[in-house]
Formats: sequence, C-alpha cells, structure tokens
Amino acid sequence: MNKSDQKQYFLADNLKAIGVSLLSVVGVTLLLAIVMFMFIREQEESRATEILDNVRVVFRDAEITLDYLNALPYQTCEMDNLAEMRKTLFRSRFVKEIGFYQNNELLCSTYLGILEEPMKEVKPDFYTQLGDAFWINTPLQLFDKQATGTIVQRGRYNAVLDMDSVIGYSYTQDWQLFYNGDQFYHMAGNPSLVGSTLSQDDMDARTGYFSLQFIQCDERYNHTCLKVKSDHGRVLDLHMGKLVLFVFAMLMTAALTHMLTFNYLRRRRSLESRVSKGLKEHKFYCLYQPFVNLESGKVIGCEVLSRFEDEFGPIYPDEFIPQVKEQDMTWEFTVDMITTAMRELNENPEIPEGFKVSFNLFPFDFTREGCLDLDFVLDMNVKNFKLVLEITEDEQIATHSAVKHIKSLKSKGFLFAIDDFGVGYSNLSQLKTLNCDYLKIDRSFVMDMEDNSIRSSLIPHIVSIAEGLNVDLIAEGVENIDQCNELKGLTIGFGQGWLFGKPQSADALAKSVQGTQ
Ligand SMILES: Nc1nc2c(ncn2[C@@H]2O[C@@H]3COP(=O)(O)O[C@H]4[C@@H](O)[C@H](n5cnc6c(=O)[nH]c(N)nc65)O[C@@H]4COP(=O)(O)O[C@H]3[C@H]2O)c(=O)[nH]1
Repeated sequence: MNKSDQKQYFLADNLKAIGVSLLSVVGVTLLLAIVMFMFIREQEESRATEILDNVRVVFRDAEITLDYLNALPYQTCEMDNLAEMRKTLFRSRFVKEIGFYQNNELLCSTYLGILEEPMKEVKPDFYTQLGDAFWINTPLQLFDKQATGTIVQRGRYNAVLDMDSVIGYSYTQDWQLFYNGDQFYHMAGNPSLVGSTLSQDDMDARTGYFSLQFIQCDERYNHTCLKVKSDHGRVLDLHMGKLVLFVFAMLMTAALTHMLTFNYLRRRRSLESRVSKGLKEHKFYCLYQPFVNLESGKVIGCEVLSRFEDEFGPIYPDEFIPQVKEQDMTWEFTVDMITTAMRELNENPEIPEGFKVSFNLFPFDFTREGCLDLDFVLDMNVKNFKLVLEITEDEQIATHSAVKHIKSLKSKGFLFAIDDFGVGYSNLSQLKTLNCDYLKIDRSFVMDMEDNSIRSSLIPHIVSIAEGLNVDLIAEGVENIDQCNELKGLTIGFGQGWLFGKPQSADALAKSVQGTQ
C-alpha cells in the first residue's frame, strides 16, 4: 500500500465510521419514533373507545327511557301520561326532552306540555335497523341556547338527546358522531371532519396502523359511527412530555453512537490494537542491513530488522518494540521474524553460504525458565549461515537462567553479540560469563567521532576490552568514509551503517553482496 492508498483508506475509514454513526442514529431514532407512536396511538385509540362508549351510554339511556314509556298503556296525551313522561325524564341522564306522537303528530312534550295545535312531524333524516327514526341538527323550539339537537323516536315517544354534555370532549372539536348510510348525517361534534359517506375500505384505511384517525361503529345502531381524528395541536399538547423525552433520547443516542463509533475508531487505530492485529495477521516483515569487513569492504553478513506497515501507515521499531513487550508477545514475535528471514535469505540464490545473519532477541526471553527452543532455525539453515543472536546490554541477561540459555544455544552453534555496547548496563565479569562472540559498539560513539567528544575517545578502551575478552567488534552507525577510516585505524574489524547500506529487502541485500565480491 503506498502513501496515497493509505490516505484514501484513512478517508474511507472515516466516512465509513460517519456512515455507521449516522445509520445507527437514524435506526435508533426510527425505533424510538415507532415506540412513541405506538404509545400515543394506544392512548388515542383508548380515548376514541371512551368517546364511543359514552355515546353508547347516551343511546342506551334513550332506549331505556323510550322502551319504558312505550310499555305504558297510554294511547293519547293526558295529564297522567305527561306526568309519567316528566317523571321518566327526571330519571334519565341524557334525555333533555320527551315528546308524545300520534299519527305522526306531536301532541305533547315534557317541556311544552299539551299542545293546543298538534305539530306535524317532519321526515326523519334516517332510520336505524332497529326502526328508530333519527333527526339530526333539528331546530329545537324549546331551548334558546341550544338551537339544534339530535332527536330519536321509537314507538309513540321521542327523546331529545343531550349529546354534547355527555361526551365531554366537545371542546377539542376533533371527534364527530355520524350516520353513514346512503347519505351522510352529522350528529354531533365537528361537522367538517367527515365530508362524505365512507365505504368499508375508507374505514379500513382510516383505521390503518400508522394513522391517528379512528372510526368505530356501534353494532346496535348500524351505520352509526364515531370518528375521532386526533388533532395535531391537541396531540402535541397532550404528549409534549413524551416528545421532549423523544428528542432528548434521540440527541443522547446521536451523541452516544458518535462517541462509541469514534472511540472504536480511535481504539482500532491505536498503536496497541494495530500491533496486536499485526502480530496475529503476521504483518511484520524483515529488512536486512548489511555489515561489512572494514578491511576488505565486503558484505559478510546482515542484521535482520523488522518493519511494520498497515492500511494506516508505517510504525517504527522504537514504537512497536515496546508494544510487543507490553503485549507479552516477544518470543512469538522473534520466532516469526527469524522464520521469515531464514526463508527469504535461503530462497535467494545470491546470498552466499556461510553468510552471517544476525537476529535481535529480547533480553526478557532469556529470563524464562523453560528452554529457548531455536532448533527450528537450525533445521531451516540449509545454507549454513552463521547465526548470530544479538541481545542488548541488560540486567536481565546477567541472571542465572540467561547464562544457562546462552550456554545451551552456543553449544548448538549460535553466536552471540552484545548490541548497543557502551550505553547499557554491563560489567566486565558479566561480559566474561556471557562469553559472547561480538560486541556491537553503539552508534552514538561512532557519530560523535568527528567532534572528538569524550564519548568517542572511549572507543580505544572498548577495543582493548574486546581484545581482553577475545571478541570481534562491529561498529554500528557508520555513515561516512572518515568514520570508516578512523575505525579501521583503531583495528575494528566490522562495520554496519548507512555508508554500507540502509536496511533493505533481501533482493537489494543480495545485490549489495554481489557488488562487493
Ligand atoms: N542514524 C543511523 N541509524 C542507523 C545506521 N545504521 C543502522 N541504523 C539503525 O540503527 C538500528 C540498529 O539496530 P539495533 O541497534 O539492533 O536497534 C534496533 C533493535 O533494538 C530493535 N529492533 C528492530 N528490529 C527488531 C527485531 O526484529 N527484534 C527485536 N527484538 N528488536 C528489533 O529496534 C531498534 C531500532 O531499529 P531500527 O529503527 O531498524 O534502527 C536500526 C537501524 O536502522 C546509521 O548509519 N545511522
């Protein structure tokens, strides 16, 4: 993956995260909206049922009133009939006036008493299946304030119904009681709610799930239906608390999903997770830095250095090495790197037999009680490479088990090098005990050579220590020819640094080897 691919991946990853974040907000909002709607709908439906129940109570009251009177033997309007009608009126809850009919003429009523002139009955607006006649919005002569009313007639009596006061919801004006026969008749409530007669299909559609309109028909009074259309303003007023809660929950969800998504992204892009994924997916790879015989200038070996790069870009050893340690994966990592390097170097025909191949090991692994099993490297070593194990100077390699491991590995043919010599923890007796083969002079000594610094003046002392221990010296970080010449003058045998080659692929290393033969 090149840099522009990595940039694009990064951008796409961000967009994906924003997409997921948005999608989850939309999803949760939708879910919340449905739950809230279901809740409101349930409340609205039970309100519609309550209104219809109230209407039924009015009709039932009228029925009982009229049935009782019809059962009496009166065939004409006399004082005792009128008295009975008035007594019955008092007993009924929702009838505000009762009249007596004969031959389609009103003879008397509880309010008007016995009429001098019988009143001709006008044609009713409709008949119910029970045979009751209904007059809707009929002008009422008896009440000044109530200009019109609903009248029902059964047998010899009629009753003026007190619709508005019963239902008790008239102030909201979002319900309507209507007769849905061949023609539409508005009976009570808001007349503008139903504009024409309704078919069964209309009714089904209006009572559909995502609707806040309810139509319920009374079974006894066929075609007499109640429509409650929830008014937006009223719904808002009534459910304001829930709406505020909904908006709050939505905002909280948005914030939470945003936080979770970006936290996930941050974690995914963290050093810890990238290194851990890299280890699992074997994303680490090897580069090889040549080291040369300073006298002949020939490339005689290489140090294996690991590298890492994923979709988000490279991570350098000074960052991933501490992470590998933190994740306690040092041995797995080492085995992985050694295996890759052995395979690549063996496969390359330009890398000669007997080439020195130097691996970095973690001092901590030498403190383990169990054996450090590197036999597999010997099995892979078809080209008889001289295998060098580098360990940095460290208190940990002075431990009993470290010395034991080093001895055992040396007996199997592995060579040892003390890395970054001169900057770490070391003492002479420890160096003797370790019985290493090379000391690698830390590059800080070499870099300071041109300034004649105190540090560089210590190089001759390192040379005499190496002579005393009978080990070879490799100078690290040789960047220019002056440093190289000076090191040669100090009888240092080997050198490694950018002057001879940067860490490179196995193919490039093979070319370097060929170039110096
Ligand atoms: N300025 C300058 N630098 C030079 C020059 N020549 C070599 N270097 C750098 O010096 C480091 C030498 O490796 P090291 O001392 O073993 O130090 C290594 C080693 O301790 C550790 N490391 C790298 N790969 C592995 C590995 O596979 N296993 C273990 N355990 N440690 C590793 O990370 C350290 C740093 O590795 P790198 O970043 O690759 O850095 C390398 C190399 O790129 C030069 O002329 N000038």
